[in-house]
Amino acid sequence: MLRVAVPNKGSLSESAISMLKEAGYAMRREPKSLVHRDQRNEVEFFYLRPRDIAVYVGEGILDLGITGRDLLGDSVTTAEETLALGFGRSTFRYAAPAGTMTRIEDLRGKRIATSYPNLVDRDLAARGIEARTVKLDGAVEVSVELGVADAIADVVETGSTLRAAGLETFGEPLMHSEGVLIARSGAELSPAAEVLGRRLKNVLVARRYVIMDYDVQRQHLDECLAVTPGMESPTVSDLKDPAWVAVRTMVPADDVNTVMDTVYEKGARAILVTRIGYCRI
Ligand SMILES: Nc1ncnc2c1ncn2[C@@H]1O[C@H](COP(=O)(O)OP(=O)(O)OP(=O)(O)O)[C@@H](O)[C@H]1O
Ligand SMILES: O=P(O)(O)OC[C@H]1O[C@H](OP(=O)(O)OP(=O)(O)O)[C@H](O)[C@@H]1O
Ligand SMILES: [Mg+2]
Repeated sequence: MLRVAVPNKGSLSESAISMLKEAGYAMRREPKSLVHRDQRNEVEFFYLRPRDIAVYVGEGILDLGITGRDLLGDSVTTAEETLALGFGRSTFRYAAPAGTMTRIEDLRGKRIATSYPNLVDRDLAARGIEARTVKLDGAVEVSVELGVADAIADVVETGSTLRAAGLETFGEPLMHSEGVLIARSGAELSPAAEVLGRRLKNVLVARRYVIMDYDVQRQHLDECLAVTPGMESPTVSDLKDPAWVAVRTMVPADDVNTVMDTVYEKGARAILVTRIGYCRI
């Protein structure tokens, strides 16, 4: 039976669970259960702390897991990202009291509070900067005011926690993070693991794309197809009126209104957009 780790709480948990549900897997019914067996799909789900998930997967105890890219980066295990899942997006950044630091080099010789010491130590080493990381479990933003550190390195989503603590980011982010599917590095995936990966990938496609249908006169077809090239090749069908054709194609959901305006201006009519419920691309 395939064994899969899912975040049991925190920012990634709800989105990971709803994505797996959308992919047809049965999730735990009790909010505190730590294990749930999906008999129909023959998958056993383990609800674990997101930080621990890379350890279980890297050790080969569990086959797949969902965690944060930043947590994977901080772990010292041999697990690797196999699919970016598009939720729980954040950046991982250095910050210090407003006006005190402007460049990452300013961290030289300073104390940096973080819950991600391996990620930070690796970044500093790559830059040739010697500094001391102070490992804290959370509420890292308040550590500078309390005097245990001079700067912090932490997850930034909206930036409101930083601002409330009088801190400002500086330098480029160490990482852009999001929820990711992970597997043991170099492991050969079982057919069931391949299926789970494919299902999640197609949940993303269904969320990110829509189906667009429109009619257009043959003389304007190429112009319209240039704007709606589809994923592989759009379907072009004859209509009863030989001067017209019908086009069916996939369009990124974010662009749908712009694309409709453009093909309309190029002569397309009867433009209809349909959401994708489920798919396998
Ligand atoms: N606003 C956010 N705050 C914290 N983590 C976030 C946020 N948005 C996304 N994440 C991601 O969630 C993961 C951290 O999850 P984790 O459950 O350890 O901490 P948490 O969401 O802060 O929960 P808690 O600290 O309450 O246990 C990281 O991959 C991080 O990038
Ligand atoms: O940029 P923002 O939108 O403000 O979000 C980022 C903050 O949220 C998280 O903290 P969390 O609430 O998980 O508390 P913690 O520090 O105890 O983990 C994270 O560690 C940052 O502090
Ligand atoms: Mg937290």
